[in-house]
Amino acid sequence: MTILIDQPEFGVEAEEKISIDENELVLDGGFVVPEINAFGHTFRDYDVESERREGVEEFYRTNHINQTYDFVKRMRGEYGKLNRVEMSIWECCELLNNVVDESDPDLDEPQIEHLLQTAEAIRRDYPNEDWLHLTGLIHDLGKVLLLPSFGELPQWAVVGDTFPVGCAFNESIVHHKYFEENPDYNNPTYNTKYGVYSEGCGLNNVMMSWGHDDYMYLVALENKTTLPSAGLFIIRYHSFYALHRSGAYKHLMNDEDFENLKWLQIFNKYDLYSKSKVRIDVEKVKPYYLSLIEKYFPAKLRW
Ligand SMILES: O[C@H]1[C@H](O)[C@@H](O)[C@H](O)[C@@H](O)[C@H]1O
Ligand SMILES: [Fe+2]
Ligand SMILES: [Fe+2]
Repeated sequence: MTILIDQPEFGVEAEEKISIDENELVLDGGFVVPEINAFGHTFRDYDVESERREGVEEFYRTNHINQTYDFVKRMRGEYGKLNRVEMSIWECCELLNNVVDESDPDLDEPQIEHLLQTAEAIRRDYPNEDWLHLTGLIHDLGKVLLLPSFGELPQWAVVGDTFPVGCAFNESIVHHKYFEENPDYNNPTYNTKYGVYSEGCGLNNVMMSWGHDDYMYLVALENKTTLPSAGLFIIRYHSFYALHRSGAYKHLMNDEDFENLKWLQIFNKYDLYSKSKVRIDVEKVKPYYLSLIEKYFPAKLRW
């Protein structure tokens, strides 16, 4: 296998420079992980003094206090009905032009930039995995929950890292101390290692804190996407850093979860480190993504 990729500058036509062996399924590519983010700090540093630190910490305080087992159950029931909006995947991408994520120390650009930066970076390194390009494009679409026609949920119920509810909050979760004010923290049904779950029960049976990940997972699933299970897994758990970065909660995983986790870890590199100030030319890449949307989704989806 040979992969030759020039510096992965976004917006440059790198595809033509790639030569690959078609038989090789998984290519680990030329993506160079940058050492610093757009603000001059290391990525995901929640303690360093920066223009975003205070807002991000306040975000996690509210998030950790309010994400309870009962809250998640209510939201899943409510949003699982998918009776709010009817639109295509691309229409949803365009809506994200108006969304900025307050939980993110590494990015203050409109979200559509992040979607395209992620998808295009993956496309360079994994040219044959078109499902993974599309997963990159859509993984954060659930952030439309912030908009009025989707109920205008507060940021703490939409963005940020996610974690299981119904069992103990792992110490590796960002700003863990704020869970002390979460009512579940002192509830013996929910505050043990297994809580309401059992060994190897499968993440599919675990309730995750409510936000853009679980919502988009429900949207994709209920609208009968033909994306592979790894794509759905990435969508539902991409913010679950306690799992894919810190290795916590593995006792709840089943065999399929372990298989899919490998793809999630590949995906995460692009999701996190492609965040930058370099813009993608939307009109230029649009036809390619429209063709993928047509392949894996119905023309209109229920949201
Ligand atoms: O702040 C970010 C952002 O909200 C992302 O969309 C999410 O996937 C990350 O986990 C989180 O750290
Ligand atoms: Fe996300
Ligand atoms: Fe993302």
